[in-house]
Amino acid sequence: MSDVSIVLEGVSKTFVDGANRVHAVERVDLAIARGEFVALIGPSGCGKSTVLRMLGDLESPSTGSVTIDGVSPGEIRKRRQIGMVFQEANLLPWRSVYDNIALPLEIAGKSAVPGARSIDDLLELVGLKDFRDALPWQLSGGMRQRVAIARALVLNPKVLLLDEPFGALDEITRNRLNIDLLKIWTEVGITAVLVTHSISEAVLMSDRIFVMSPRPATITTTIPVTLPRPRTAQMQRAPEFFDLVARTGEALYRPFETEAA
Ligand SMILES: Nc1ncnc2c1ncn2[C@@H]1O[C@H](COP(=O)(O)OP(=O)(O)OP(=O)(O)O)[C@@H](O)[C@H]1O
Repeated sequence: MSDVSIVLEGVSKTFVDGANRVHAVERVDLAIARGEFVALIGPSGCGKSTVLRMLGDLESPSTGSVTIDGVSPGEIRKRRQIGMVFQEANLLPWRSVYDNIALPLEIAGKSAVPGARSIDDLLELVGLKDFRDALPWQLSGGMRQRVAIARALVLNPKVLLLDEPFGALDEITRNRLNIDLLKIWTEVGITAVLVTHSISEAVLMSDRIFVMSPRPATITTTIPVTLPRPRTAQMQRAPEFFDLVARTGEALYRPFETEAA
């Protein structure tokens, strides 16, 4: 299937540290289409980030297989086709916004990548054209995350992995950035995987939501988000939105309610 980008088959992960074993992920099967935006949501500590880290080749599965465009995450990372954004922007404090975005190019020893946008285009895309020469301390938290997004896109990746990228920001900024991220995603046309704790964020952003169980994480429910695109902030007040939030919440809280019953 040529329109499939990411495939996980029977993926489990157990961390072993001496006598300690943490069974984090249990038999996850997933297929994500090229250009799709999906969210992984689950209780704290269930293993969401571990799944994302396996996609980014920062961890490897104990069993099962992960492929991106038919090859391993390691191969995709070697080709520098994965962009990642974390909760912390991790910018180099002595480098300007422009130079922070340029860093992956420098590390790759390239001045440009075929098909990639120029840094000036990326600055425009993330709304930081006027902050090209600013240093990280001169930016708000939201602006720093915008830089991190531009930096993640500078090598023209095939996949964008987002681990709670706006989790440390206030709700108004987060909402604004989410809408802007959707515009960027639409314009770039990239496959995006978002790890989030926020049900409403998952609904606002995604084509599909994968609800995960408490650890060891497995996917208990897949919720297709039928809201039209482009998504807007106003949609968050529509009955369909509330309905999707309720359905996702029900799937998320079900294991705890069963436990308490
Ligand atoms: N490198 C590691 N070594 C040992 N245990 C680990 C490692 N990385 C993660 N874990 C454990 O695996 C489990 C899942 O962690 P993970 O970070 O994937 O959860 P999460 O769902 O993303 O959590 P949160 O929502 O709180 O960020 C946790 O119990 C964590 O302590």
